[in-house]
Amino acid sequence: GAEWTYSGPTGQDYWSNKYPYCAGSFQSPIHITSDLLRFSPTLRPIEVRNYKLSSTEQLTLRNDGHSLKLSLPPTMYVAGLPNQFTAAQLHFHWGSSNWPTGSEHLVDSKQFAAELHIVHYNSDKYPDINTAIDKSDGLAVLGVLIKIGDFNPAYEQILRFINGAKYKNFEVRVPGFNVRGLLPARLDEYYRYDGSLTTPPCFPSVLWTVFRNHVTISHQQYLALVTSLHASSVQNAEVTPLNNNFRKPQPIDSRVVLVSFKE
Ligand SMILES: NS(=O)(=O)c1c(F)c(F)c(S(=O)(=O)CCO)c(N[C@H]2CCc3ccccc32)c1F
Ligand SMILES: [Zn+2]
Repeated sequence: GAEWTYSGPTGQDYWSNKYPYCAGSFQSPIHITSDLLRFSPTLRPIEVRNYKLSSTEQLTLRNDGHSLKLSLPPTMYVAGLPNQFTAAQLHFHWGSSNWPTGSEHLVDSKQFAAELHIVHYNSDKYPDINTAIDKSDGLAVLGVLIKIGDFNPAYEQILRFINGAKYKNFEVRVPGFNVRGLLPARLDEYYRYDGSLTTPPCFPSVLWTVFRNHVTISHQQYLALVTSLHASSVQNAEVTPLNNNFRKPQPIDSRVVLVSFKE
């Protein structure tokens, strides 16, 4: 649709001019602060199924001008949620080389270097993600906070191909790998709240799960993520780096954030 950006005249403060939900309620991301938290004993560990992909599986890594996104096969799903949620794609949000904080969710005033989102749709109720995308029980996104630290071999399975997606609409084939390796070790500790897509059209259709524990990527891996991509197509004369692609925290309104852990 009509292009939107993260800054400038079509930036996030103007999204609602074309996408009214962006000014609505239940928006994401949010600033997760301790005063909002409520322990919920019914929150079971997240169970990911078929996340270990064979290297013969071919995935598409694409720069859509807003993010770097990887297609995922519909054999991957999440169990243990109110319905079965089938994987559609994963993508990233990040900062820039001189502003190494680009996560969307903040936890107790801490903004992380980047954030991974794995987008799933409610396959019990809807035939595909494009049908599910604007339904209140349509989507479930797993969020992983990323810190700069030790090298991460799982993230390298994606980053080693990033130069094939340098310009908007460029895509490159990526062999399957163990997507579980992108997640933290503990899937039983997470924040849970009702929210939205963090990009236009901002539909309030997402059951958010943000894991309590972060993962790390190395400084070199982070630099690859924040310096390799252009938001513009190869024909475009002006050079526009694709970075700082994170939405600011949105009003929490009367929402609470459920947590699956005690202390
Ligand atoms: N942060 S987030 O999880 O809310 C989120 C994004 F931040 C984001 F960038 C995308 S996108 O498709 O890569 C680009 C804009 O749609 C999607 N894509 C979703 C929404 C539209 C769509 C259609 C098919 C598959 C995935 C998605 C998204 F759910
Ligand atoms: Zn996202």
